This record gives sequence, C-alpha cells and structure tokens, in this order.
Amino acid sequence: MKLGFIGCGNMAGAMLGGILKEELLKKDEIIASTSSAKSLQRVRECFGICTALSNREVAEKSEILVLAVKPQYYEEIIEEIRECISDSQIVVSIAPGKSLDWLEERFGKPLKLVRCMPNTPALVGEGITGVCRNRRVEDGELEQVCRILRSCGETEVLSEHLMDVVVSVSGSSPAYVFLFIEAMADAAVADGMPRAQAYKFASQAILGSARMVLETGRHPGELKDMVCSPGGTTIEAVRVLEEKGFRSAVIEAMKACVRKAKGM
Ligand SMILES: NC(=O)C1=CN([C@@H]2O[C@H](COP(=O)(O)OP(=O)(O)OC[C@H]3O[C@@H](n4cnc5c(N)ncnc54)[C@H](O)[C@@H]3O)[C@@H](O)[C@H]2O)C=CC1
Ligand SMILES: O=C(O)[C@@H]1CCC=N1
Repeated sequence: MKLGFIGCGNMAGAMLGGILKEELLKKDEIIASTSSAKSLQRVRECFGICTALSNREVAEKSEILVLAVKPQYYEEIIEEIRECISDSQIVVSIAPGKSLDWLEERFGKPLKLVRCMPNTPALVGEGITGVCRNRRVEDGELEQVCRILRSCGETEVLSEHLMDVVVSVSGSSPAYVFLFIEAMADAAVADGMPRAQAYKFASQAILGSARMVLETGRHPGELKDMVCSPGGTTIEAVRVLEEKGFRSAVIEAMKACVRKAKGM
C-alpha cells in the first residue's frame, strides 16, 4: 500500500476526495482503518479503497501512514501501532498541538515523521496544508508526501513553530468562513432572497474576493477601497462592521484557536 489512514472521518475523507479526483493513487493503493465495521463500510462505499478493522494491519502495510484520528486518541493509537512501524515508512500526523518531539517520544524509536495541518477544502482540491518534518525525513521523502498533499490544493513547507498559527489561519478557518456565509445568507433571506440563491451569492462573493487577493497580488485594503464608493452603500456596511468589532472578533477568535492548539 502506498498510503494508509488510521481513522477516516471528515479530514481523511476530504483528503481522499482530492487524492482520488486527481487520480494520483489508485484505489487499491490506499488502505484505511476506523473504529467500527459500520464506518468502514461507509468508507468502502464512499471511496472504494481497501479497508481493515485492524490499525496494526494498516500501519504494517503503508509506505506513508496518516494518523487521522482526533488528538485525544493519538496516544493510544501510537501505543497500539508503534511495534509495527519501521524507519522505512513515513508517519504523517495531522493533529493540532502534537509536536514532532512529542510524536518521536511516544513512538520511542527513530522514525521518519511529517507533521502537517490540512483543511477540509481539500475535498474540492482547494485546501492548503502547512508541512514540517523531523530530521530523518529526506528531501525526496518530503516531496513524496507533498505530492500527495498537493492533490488536495496548496502545500507550504514551514518551520514547526508556525504550525499552531496554521491551525488558526487555515486548519480551523473554513469554519469561520462558513459562519460568515451563513450570516450573509441569513441577512439576504431577511431581506427577501430565497435561501439557496442567498448561499450562492454569498459563497461566490467570498470565492471571487479570495481569488482577487491571490491573483492580483494587491493589498486586501486596496481591494476593499475599490468597493467603497464615497457616500455609498459599502462604506456604510463597513462602518457598522467596524463598530461591532468585526476585525477584533476575528483576531481574538484566532488567538483563542492558537492558545487551544498550543495546549493540546
Ligand atoms: N476536520 C478538520 O477540518 C480538520 C481536522 N484535523 C485533524 O484531523 C484529525 C481527524 O479529525 P476529523 O477527521 O475531523 O475527525 P473525525 O471524528 O471526523 O474522524 C476520526 C476518525 O477516527 C476514527 N477512529 C476513532 N478511534 C479510532 C481508533 N481507535 N482506531 C481507528 N480509528 C479510529 C473514527 O472512526 C473516524 O473515522 C484530528 O486530529 C483533527 O484535529 C486537521 C485539520 C482539519
Ligand atoms: O477543530 C479542530 O480541533 C480540528 C483542527 C483543525 C480543524 N479541526
């Protein structure tokens, strides 16, 4: 098996969506285990990949093994599989707060470890993943992992001290954006727009704005100013957002997110 997942819920599912769409790996080159036969059956039906009820089997068979369980299960999963893992494999962690040192210590032996933080837009190939590695992972091996991650969107290799920030700015941030979309759609519905249409307008406005930042390279403030006509509608909305502490709410929320990640 080229790639294995221990745990196959929201995040692994999103990654699989990207990987299979790009046809980077064949379905029979990917294996996953989950906590129950019922959820494994769902994984088989959804993705058509190989499955196993045994985490050890997945650990033994995978060249690249992704630990895709919740952080609170990391310790018990590592205890369960540590004997089956060798330094010819690459273990990939996607959990917030679990440092390379912590992982190395739990495995208790020399291992190739990659720590990354993906996000669920991976499902549609528009994810972004922050990646770092321990010193045993060679450049070519990191590239192997990044090739897989790139099928889910962008990949940035960075220093480990930034990984908690990556959690707040991309791992968790789709949730804030979905809240924003819901709030904008609710407002549009309140003013008479049918709900489905409201989601479409709100989502496309966010998608288009994000693409403008990425594709024009212009400062977001400049792009904002281009929308705000003097004495117009937009500056009126911006004034209310500032009055209600919109920026500050986002900054405080993200600082809370980083604090939580650091404490995990
Ligand atoms: N959901 C997200 O947007 C993101 C999640 N992550 C991280 O990804 C990891 C997985 O999160 P989600 O996919 O959201 O969780 P989830 O709850 O959707 O999926 C967890 C999976 O682990 C399986 N599992 C639980 N106990 C197990 C065991 N003992 N053996 C084998 N499988 C077991 C469950 O059956 C399930 O398939 C977490 O560490 C999370 O912090 C990282 C970035 C974004
Ligand atoms: O909420 C969480 O803890 C995970 C990590 C990033 C996104 N979801």
